[in-house]
Amino acid sequence: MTATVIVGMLCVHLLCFGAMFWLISRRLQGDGLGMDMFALGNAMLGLAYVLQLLGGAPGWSAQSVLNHTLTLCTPLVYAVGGLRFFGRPAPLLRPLLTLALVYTAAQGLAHWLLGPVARYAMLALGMALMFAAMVWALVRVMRGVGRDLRVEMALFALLIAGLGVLNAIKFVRLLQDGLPALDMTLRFQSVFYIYMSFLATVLAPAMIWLVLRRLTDALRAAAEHDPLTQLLNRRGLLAGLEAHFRSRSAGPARLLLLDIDHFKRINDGHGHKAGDLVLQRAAEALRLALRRGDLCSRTGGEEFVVVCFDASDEGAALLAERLRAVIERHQVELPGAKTALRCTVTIGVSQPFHDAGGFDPAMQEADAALYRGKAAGRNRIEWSLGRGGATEAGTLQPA
Ligand SMILES: Nc1nc2c(ncn2[C@@H]2O[C@H](COP(=O)(O)OP(=O)(O)OP(=O)(O)O)[C@@H](O)[C@H]2O)c(=O)[nH]1
Repeated sequence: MTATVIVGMLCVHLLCFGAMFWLISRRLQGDGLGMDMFALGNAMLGLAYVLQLLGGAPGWSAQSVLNHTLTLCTPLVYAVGGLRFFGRPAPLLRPLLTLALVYTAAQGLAHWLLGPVARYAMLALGMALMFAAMVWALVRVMRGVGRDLRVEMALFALLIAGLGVLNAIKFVRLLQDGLPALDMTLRFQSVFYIYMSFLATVLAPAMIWLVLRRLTDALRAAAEHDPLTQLLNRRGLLAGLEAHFRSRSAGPARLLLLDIDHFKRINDGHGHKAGDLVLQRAAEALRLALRRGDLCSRTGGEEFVVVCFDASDEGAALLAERLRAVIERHQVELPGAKTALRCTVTIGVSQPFHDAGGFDPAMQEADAALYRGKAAGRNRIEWSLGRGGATEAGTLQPA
């Protein structure tokens, strides 16, 4: 009786959370982070348990065959959902139909050749193997695409491993005791379904938590990046600066303000789209030319801000010259145009600063230096006053 009530509650639980997953997947764009698959998996498992409740005593019947096929196919659907959650495209229909047909045929064969117990034992063994494969996949995910969700993946692996062990025990009990092992009044059956119910209670909110984490991470990334170049925006730059200065051993930072020369002419001569392309290519070139750990951002229009950490005067001068030269050498191929576009930048360099509060004054210093660089002819590096003089294109003059 207890096990039957638990199975009933389990059905309600699976179907309600299935409906919630489906609603969530409808609100999400793209493949809905795999939530539609989790909805389908829950619906299939819920239906399988409804069939079990309606089916009565264990034995051969169309309901029971469908129940077993649905149950065995569910881990596959969840696995496809998991892959889609991590952005891996995974087909569903063909593998699912193949598995369903093959397993239905296998049930007929097992029943016909080995008797009714074989069909139930086959399901228990099949489920144990499926769950073992899921645990193995989750461990791989923890080391790869799901590194940021290591704790959650470990919890999932542990819970699913428990289900695998219970199915393996069920398999052994079926071989030993035959169909009486499935008697719902047995203690093992109660434990089995209480564990299933516990899983359905824990895993469903955990799934919603994973989706929430993914969405909030994506929101934060969008709020801190420039959509055109994918570089940091001002907010992202400030967050990076604060993170750097939180470390006790943080060294001083220096700010380089880069402005593309005569950018308006590019827009006017080749169109706004060409201007956008130039900005994107310049961003790529800057990103590749920077040291790991330095920050690069587009703070507006054709202006980029680079923050380098722990740079001596000499190091900052070398970096500024490298960035200037990289842009000067860079060629941007425009679709349909015979000749590639080239551009140059003028760079204003600030004095070193030692905390995030130094950002605004550094910006003003670099801006004033940049202004002088523009007035002096462009394509050059200008230091904040008190540091050094202007650097003509291609020459170095550290402070
Ligand atoms: N394509 C494109 N153009 C932009 C974007 N943001 C700003 N601009 C344009 O960038 C141009 C900036 O022009 P100005 O401020 O006169 O500067 P400039 O022509 O580069 O001249 P100097 O800086 O003095 O060398 C303007 O025409 C803006 O419309 C953008 O996201 N995409």
